Amino acid sequence: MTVPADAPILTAAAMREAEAACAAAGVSLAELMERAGAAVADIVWRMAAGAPILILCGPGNNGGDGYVAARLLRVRGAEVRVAALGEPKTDLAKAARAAWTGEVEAFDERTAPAPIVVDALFGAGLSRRLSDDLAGLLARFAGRRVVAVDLPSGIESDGGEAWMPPLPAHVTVALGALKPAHLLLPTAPACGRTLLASIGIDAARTMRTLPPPPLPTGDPAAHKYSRGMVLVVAGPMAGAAELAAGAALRAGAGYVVLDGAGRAPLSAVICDDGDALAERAADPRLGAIVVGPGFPAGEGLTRSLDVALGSGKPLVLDAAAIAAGLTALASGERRAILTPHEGEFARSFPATGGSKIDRTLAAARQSRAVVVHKGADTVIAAPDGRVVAAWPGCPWLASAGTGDVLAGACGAMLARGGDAFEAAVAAVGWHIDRAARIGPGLVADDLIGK
Ligand SMILES: NC(=O)C1=CN([C@@H]2O[C@H](COP(=O)(O)OP(=O)(O)OC[C@H]3O[C@@H](n4cnc5c(N)ncnc54)[C@H](O)[C@@H]3O)[C@@H](O)[C@H]2O)[C@@H](O)CC1
Ligand SMILES: [K+]
Repeated sequence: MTVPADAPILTAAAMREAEAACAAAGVSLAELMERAGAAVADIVWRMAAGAPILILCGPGNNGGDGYVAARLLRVRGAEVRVAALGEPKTDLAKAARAAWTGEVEAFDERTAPAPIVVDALFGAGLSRRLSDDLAGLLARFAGRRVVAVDLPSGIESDGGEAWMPPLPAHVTVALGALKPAHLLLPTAPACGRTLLASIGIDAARTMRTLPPPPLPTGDPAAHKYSRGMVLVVAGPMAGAAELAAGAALRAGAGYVVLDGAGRAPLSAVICDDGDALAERAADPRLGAIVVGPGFPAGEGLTRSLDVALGSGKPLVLDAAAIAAGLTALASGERRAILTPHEGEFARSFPATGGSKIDRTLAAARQSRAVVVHKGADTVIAAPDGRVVAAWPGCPWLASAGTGDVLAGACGAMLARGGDAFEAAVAAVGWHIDRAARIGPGLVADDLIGK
């Protein structure tokens, strides 16, 4: 399962706007459909490598793309059949159907399979769950090589509904931009490998997929404080803060202090016994404070958090510190990153609804902080509306302590100065990249090892 890096993501409504802007700029919708069909035909041609192809066409423009692809594949000499769910309903799809000179079979229980099945039944226009009958018809083709046009049919484009497609795809050709459903659970795995055919749509980049990790560049003039100084506040479960402190160093901080009964995870981490928190937090060289790893709610957390909030320094809040710090964050302006997993998110932002992207954006606006909503489908959102979706992450990160490592990495990136959203994006990218290099058997400690 892969998605293109740094690619635009559009909701169905934003897609319609982009499409209209394209039309206003002189590129007709028919031309867009021709380009979409051509992109699908190209991919299917290579995947089929001479094997017979069955294209399933729906009543809307998704079906229109299917008819265009069928025509272009036949011109190339491919063996193509088309099966349709009735006659096309949109003008564009009618025109695409008319240009296909081959036979159109009815799509029903008698439709014979082919080694390659192209699913052009429904895309962004799906408005309700597929009927059981239709789901049954599609499920008959499980086990074939399936290419989905725009989305596997049955998936709701914006990711707000957890409808699963009856026929998951091996390859999904996203048209114009990626859609939230390609990047969010539970639907993302059903898209298989998602490829983007940009077809000339000028998509806004406010929402995008995770960029590739930047190449490491050392500043020859840097010193340890200019690289970023991070203070990690330990709670009763000091191991979590130790992981965060080690991660801050490995992610590029120049100087890391672990405050409160901890053991240095690396010799280069400076350990304090906890009496000097206020003094450390006031250090003008300090670039970020991390509070929350291994620190359950209670008096101790409240005291430490008050010091951190009172310092005015950029903050990374994790675990119980998120809910505890929300009111203070929302009433001021500061660079801050919150790193909740789903349970912490639900407790801190119970009133949010919609897709994970919608909910994370609402949480960022409410808290006036960057929110890294963790999971296999991590979503990062900023109060100004920017979003990065980090699917598919790295499966080896699903183990204890990796969240503490991410909090430390956020601290390192934030302490460098600059935009908190870009810092969070860099930290998530670092985390996934490092995990992928280690691979199977990863434990959180490995992420801060050599
Ligand atoms: N947005 C763009 O820039 C472009 C979009 N194109 C294609 O257009 C698609 C969107 O087309 P449409 O808006 O026509 O929508 P779709 O083709 O996805 O589906 C709409 C049709 O399906 C019916 N329908 C919806 N849910 C149903 C259900 N559960 N059961 C049975 N019927 C159902 C609707 O009544 C309507 O007739 C995209 O996914 C893409 O494939 C491309 O042609 C190229 C450009
Ligand atoms: K489809």
